[in-house]
Amino acid sequence: MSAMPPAQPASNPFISSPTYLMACQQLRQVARETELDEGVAERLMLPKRSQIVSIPVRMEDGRTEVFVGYRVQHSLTSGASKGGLRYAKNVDLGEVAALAMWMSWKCGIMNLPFGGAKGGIAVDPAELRGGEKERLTRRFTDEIQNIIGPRVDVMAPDMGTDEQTMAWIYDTYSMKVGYACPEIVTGKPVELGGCVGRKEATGRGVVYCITEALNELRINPETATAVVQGFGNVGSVTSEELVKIGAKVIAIGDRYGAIRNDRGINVAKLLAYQSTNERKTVVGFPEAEAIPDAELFTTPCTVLVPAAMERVITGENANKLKCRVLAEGANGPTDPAADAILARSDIFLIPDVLCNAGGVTVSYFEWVQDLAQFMWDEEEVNSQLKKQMLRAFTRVREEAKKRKVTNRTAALSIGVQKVAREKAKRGLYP
Ligand SMILES: NC(=O)C1=CN([C@@H]2O[C@H](COP(=O)(O)OP(=O)(O)OC[C@H]3O[C@@H](n4cnc5c(N)ncnc54)[C@H](OP(=O)(O)O)[C@@H]3O)[C@@H](O)[C@H]2O)C=CC1
Ligand SMILES: O=C(O)CCC(=O)C(=O)O
Repeated sequence: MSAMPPAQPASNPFISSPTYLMACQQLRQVARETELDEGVAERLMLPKRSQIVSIPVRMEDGRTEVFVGYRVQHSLTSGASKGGLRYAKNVDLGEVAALAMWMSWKCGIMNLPFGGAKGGIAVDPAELRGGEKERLTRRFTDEIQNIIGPRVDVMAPDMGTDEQTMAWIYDTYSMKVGYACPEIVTGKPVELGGCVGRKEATGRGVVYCITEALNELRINPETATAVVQGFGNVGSVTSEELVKIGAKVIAIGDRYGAIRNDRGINVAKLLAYQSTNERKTVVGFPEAEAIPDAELFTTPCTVLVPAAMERVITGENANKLKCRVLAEGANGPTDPAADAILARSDIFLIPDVLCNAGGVTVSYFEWVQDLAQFMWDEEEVNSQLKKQMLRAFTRVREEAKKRKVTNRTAALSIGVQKVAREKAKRGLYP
């Protein structure tokens, strides 16, 4: 598959991002296969609106540093737009646009009344000191205040952000409007109207999908081994949940390196080790050996879970994977060249827009609870999450079998078609 940009590339400000091109390429393929109206497909390549802001921040040493922040709302057709906020050194407009587009398909697959959005600030959060992260977050919230709102666009955590970041956004927004408005963000601390189980929801959803895939392949989870890239929110919870179903996590990596223990890594001990060392890394864990980063993806295992960044499985390494199930905890970890290789292999792919959809699903539960001012207990949250994930998984598998397409094509088709159907019903203005 060659890279296929959307029409009118000259006026497209997202086009320099390979991640955006990848999202467009996926959409083109699905549009062709589902005979989607050309005009609708072109519109869906371009987000509805995007805002770029400069964020001056007073640093701990007294200097003022100016950061660049983005919020991209891909679609508001199905309701408020929804999606995480990412703090990462190299994040740019095109990457955020791609992530926003994927959020639209994800919300479509999960049948949530949201469109897709994403935000980002180009900053390495590990380099922020003292109150810098709080000041950055509050100023960003101020700067995008005109395009967010509980019925307009609702943020949540993503890479480099967490519950505390959401608490600052909630507080900053509430001060502006003059009343407590917890429904402005999801993934907040439970004490501030957050939902029990939201922090764990993405990883739990990943493991519900893995369990279904193993079941279909007739593999007993207790005989399964797993390799996980990323040990942040998604990677660590996925690892813990894998252990709960009886699987053995044999290798884990983060940005500093990777570790391996074929007898199984003690995930609880690794979490304790990670929280106490200065760089908050898995590297140096005494009960595992260091391995080169690239070896993570070539380690023989039952389940491979990329849970860090985009485009790490490519045309270069896809044919070296030695897993039976590839469960995409991260957004966009597999590029189209790798997809073409995987489609010819016997690897069972659980595509990102399905696999990591547990997070936005419980974010939806949180938003509903905040609007209704009636909170659910954890049992209710987890049983609803499981029900929704299994329903979506089954639907994707049925579509894949019926149309003899890959799980990625099936999942994307379901998401894209839902948005397109709603667009068609609402009609074109004027
Ligand atoms: N949080 C959520 O609810 C959801 C997240 N996702 C997706 O999951 C992925 C991970 O997000 P999340 O867990 O929230 O983010 P976190 O910031 O909590 O964790 C990110 C992890 O990725 C690691 N990482 C960063 N850079 C590299 C690198 N160059 N090589 C290897 N590992 C690296 C980080 O390592 P280190 O700590 O050393 O920096 C960290 O372990 C992202 O793609 C995100 O979009 C998808 C759905 C929902
Ligand atoms: O919980 C949310 O609203 C969005 C989570 C997210 O950013 C994602 O699914 O990629």
